[in-house]
Amino acid sequence: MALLAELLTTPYLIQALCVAVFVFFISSFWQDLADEIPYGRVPLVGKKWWDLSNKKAKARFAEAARALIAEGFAKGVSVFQVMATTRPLIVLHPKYVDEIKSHPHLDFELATKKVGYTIFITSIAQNMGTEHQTDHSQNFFEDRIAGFEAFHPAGASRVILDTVRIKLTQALEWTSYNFSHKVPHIIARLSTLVFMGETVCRDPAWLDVSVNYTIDAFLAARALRMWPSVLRPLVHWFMPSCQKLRQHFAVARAIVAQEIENRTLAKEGQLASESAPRRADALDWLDELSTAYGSVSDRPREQVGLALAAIHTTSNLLTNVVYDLAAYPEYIEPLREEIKAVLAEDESLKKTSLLKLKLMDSVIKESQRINPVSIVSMNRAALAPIPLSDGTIIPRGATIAVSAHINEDDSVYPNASVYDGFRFYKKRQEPGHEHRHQLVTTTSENFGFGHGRHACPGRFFAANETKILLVHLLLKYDWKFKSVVGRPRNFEVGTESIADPSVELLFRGRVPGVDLRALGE
Ligand code: HEM
Repeated sequence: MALLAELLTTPYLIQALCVAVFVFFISSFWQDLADEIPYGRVPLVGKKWWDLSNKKAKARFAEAARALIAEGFAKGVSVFQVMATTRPLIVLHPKYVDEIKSHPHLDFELATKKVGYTIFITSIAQNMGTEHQTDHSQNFFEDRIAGFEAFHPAGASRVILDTVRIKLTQALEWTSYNFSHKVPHIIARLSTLVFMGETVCRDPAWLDVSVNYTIDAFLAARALRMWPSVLRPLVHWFMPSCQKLRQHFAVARAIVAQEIENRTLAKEGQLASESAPRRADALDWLDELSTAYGSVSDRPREQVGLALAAIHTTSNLLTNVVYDLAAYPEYIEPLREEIKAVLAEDESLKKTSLLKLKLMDSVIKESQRINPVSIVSMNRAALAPIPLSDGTIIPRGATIAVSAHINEDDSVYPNASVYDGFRFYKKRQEPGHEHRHQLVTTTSENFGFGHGRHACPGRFFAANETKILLVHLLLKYDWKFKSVVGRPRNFEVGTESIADPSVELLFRGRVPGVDLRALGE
């Protein structure tokens, strides 16, 4: 005590503290600067040697990443770097996919952290409570959210019907509709049915969080980037964008806590349970997972994490398919005929029925090939120097991604620039290729869902959800563009590719031509 009192009175303490804070600030600023320094031995594209700062190069990346990547490969190199949103990104040619797909020193989680400042904006794995447990999360998704069961019971059909009806028109006259704005709400509702059950999937407050958390998280990350990393732990408390995220979390916490409490009360017989027994959902599965692995997890975070991973990605895929079918309506009748044939054979829409919708599978995959969610995939951070087979070394700490321009390669996809809804359908007819060209199959030539160790575990679910909605849309509606001619170009920000949100479609109800009881009506 006496020593402490003496220390507190000495003038050197203040000086020492000032020096420590100064050194801390300088080293942190230095770290920020160092993070932005391009790697010495990797060709740099998009930054002129006389540019002192990275500002212009970053702006170019945000506006024209596709052109920048094409410029890199046009130089005849297979590995180069561009100045991406936050730091240099090493872009690899797709020929390296098999070398890196499951490399133990290439980390997915760290890559998302490095680009997203997820320390204040929770990342998928943090949310899922599965950080450093990728294999467990893969098992969780593959075993449990395999994609259909929770859609199956009558209750679920009701939700699907309500959702499609409420959100789209019932009018038989053409009605103008901005599909891309509405679709996240449709997907949020259906996904929540599988993630948290019937009650929460109807809760507008939860649906608002599910849809808007992702958008607000991206805005907050962008705003946070304006600050040096050392100040972020402080400034985020005062930034409106980060405050908004905390509000989302407060709402999420309250809703999830209430649902957990209701379930506990129902189990103890203190709450009148619903007439039909409740089906297990992701809330139950994640409970089991943490019991099995003895981990403590944060349910609201996990649920927000699921929404983050699932909703806008699936919405974007479905919107792309809807735009493609408006642009190439010749696929619509064959798709309807396929649905009718499968329903006639199966009498109702079963999980196995979805597997039989092979033309639909091919159409969705073709939409994803031409407009993947990102023009690069397999974002990873190198935990150690990674030597590639041709002698190139990925430096330790670097973030990398594989260019998805293979999707446009005529030698892999003949007439690659042409939308061919039958492309993968035909490939699947070739002996031995039945599974290789399925929507959910990832390969070194087709990695819209990533590939290898971190390939999207939610793809089975996303594929089934997209197919179920397309069955309803195709049977019950006609649609066309209101004023666009041809296929509206996707909107690209950096490497992200988003179906043009300004497109208006015209929808009108149609006579389905099948007995809708097959869909649970
Ligand atoms: C069309 C919809 C979707 C697309 C295009 C998509 C795409 C992707 C991609 C490209 C990755 C990174 C893969 C890699 O780097 O190798 C990924 C990872 C992931 N996705 Fe999806 N995704 C979709 C839907 C979903 C859904 C519905 C869920 C949840 C139910 C989900 C959960 C995840 C998770 C948890 C990861 C991280 C995997 C890991 O840490 O290893 N995704 N997704």
